[in-house]
Amino acid sequence: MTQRAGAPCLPSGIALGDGSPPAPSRLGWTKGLPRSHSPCEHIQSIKRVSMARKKIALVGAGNIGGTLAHLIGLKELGDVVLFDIAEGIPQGKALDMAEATPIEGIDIAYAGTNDYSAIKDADVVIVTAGVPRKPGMSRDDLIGINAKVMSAVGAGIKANCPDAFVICITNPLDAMVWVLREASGLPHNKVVGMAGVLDSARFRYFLAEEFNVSTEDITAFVLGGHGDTMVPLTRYSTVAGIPLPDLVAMGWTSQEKLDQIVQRTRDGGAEIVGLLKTGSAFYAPAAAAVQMAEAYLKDKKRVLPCAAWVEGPYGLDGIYVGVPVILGAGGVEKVIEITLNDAEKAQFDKSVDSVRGLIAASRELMPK
Ligand SMILES: NC(=O)c1ccc[n+]([C@@H]2O[C@H](COP(=O)([O-])OP(=O)(O)OC[C@H]3O[C@@H](n4cnc5c(N)ncnc54)[C@H](O)[C@@H]3O)[C@@H](O)[C@H]2O)c1
Ligand SMILES: O=C(O)C[C@H](O)C(=O)O
Repeated sequence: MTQRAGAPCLPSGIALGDGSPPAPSRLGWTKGLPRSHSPCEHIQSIKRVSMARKKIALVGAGNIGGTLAHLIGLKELGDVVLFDIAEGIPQGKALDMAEATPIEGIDIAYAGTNDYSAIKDADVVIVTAGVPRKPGMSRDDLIGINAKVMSAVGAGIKANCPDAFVICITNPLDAMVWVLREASGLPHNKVVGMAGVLDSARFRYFLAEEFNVSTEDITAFVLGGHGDTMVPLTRYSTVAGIPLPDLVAMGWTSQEKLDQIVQRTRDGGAEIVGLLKTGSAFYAPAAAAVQMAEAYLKDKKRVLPCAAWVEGPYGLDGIYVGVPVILGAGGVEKVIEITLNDAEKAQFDKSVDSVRGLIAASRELMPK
């Protein structure tokens, strides 16, 4: 179906009636063409495409993809291309958001597409393509569908933007990052998974509620795989620098209450799925991925928990799992190895084993 925004556009590569070739643009369409020559079969675009701005491709234009596009726009991080296999959805969301730009005073371009060529030369790709879970399902139940989706998305990235920084969100997270990296062939430091920032934010929020203090003053750490075995680390989580075990000793909370908060953090995704019934969380996941993208685009050197490739640290011989890393213009610039006590190490190892099993299962599902 042909859909168009205010500015005339044409998918790049299609010649004009007068025979002159269209000027290519980074978002995959051409500007300045008369309406009658502008079929825009795949791509919904708006005017003011810029070579100076960063290009951010969102593969998957569902709940998280749409929220990502909105947040990225509000922060003016770059021009946004929404890609999805569902026809009309990325185009419609892109046009809707483009129409909000005059109100918000935002100078970025939005495009929606069903054509991988539109993600060409993207600086950042955030992947949410696939299916979310429903009540009663575990994230691991999504592996059969989502591993195949990640294989296709990885091929699309390889063909169109092999220099991009790629953030995977699709579940089961750690294994899907692995599939995406394998299928795209990108360097390991340029492919990461978003989970730790979200899990830590949930932990921080629950702690702020318990202590009745600002979320800003709480730091929290969640390591391991993004599943039921994730490891919220109380020793490394603080209120204004005071570790949680000290706060228990100070009588701010009880060990029992802290244990409940840790468990609620582990169950944070399922709690939202149980409430929504038809899908999973999307506001906080999108905010978390935007924080990671911003760290890369602005070379912020943020220290964030991410599903990163770990080879050496923690005694691991090459696996994607949640660990603290430094994120900057080099992608994952360093994996930070923190000291774990015996109990924490046992939990982390259990989580790593669970991820290993999912990666082995994913390997079988990838096209040979
Ligand atoms: N890592 C995390 O912390 C975290 C948090 C929340 C959700 N998730 C996961 O993120 C994924 C997306 O969640 P959502 O709420 O946005 O789901 P959604 O159903 O709203 O959106 C997914 C989109 O992917 C599209 N899609 C399916 N197959 C595709 C393909 N081959 N190529 C391109 N697009 C394709 C669908 O058409 C849909 O629009 C799910 O797997 C969910 O479990 C992960
Ligand atoms: O729980 C889910 O299925 C989605 C996501 O992993 C989350 O933690 O919100």
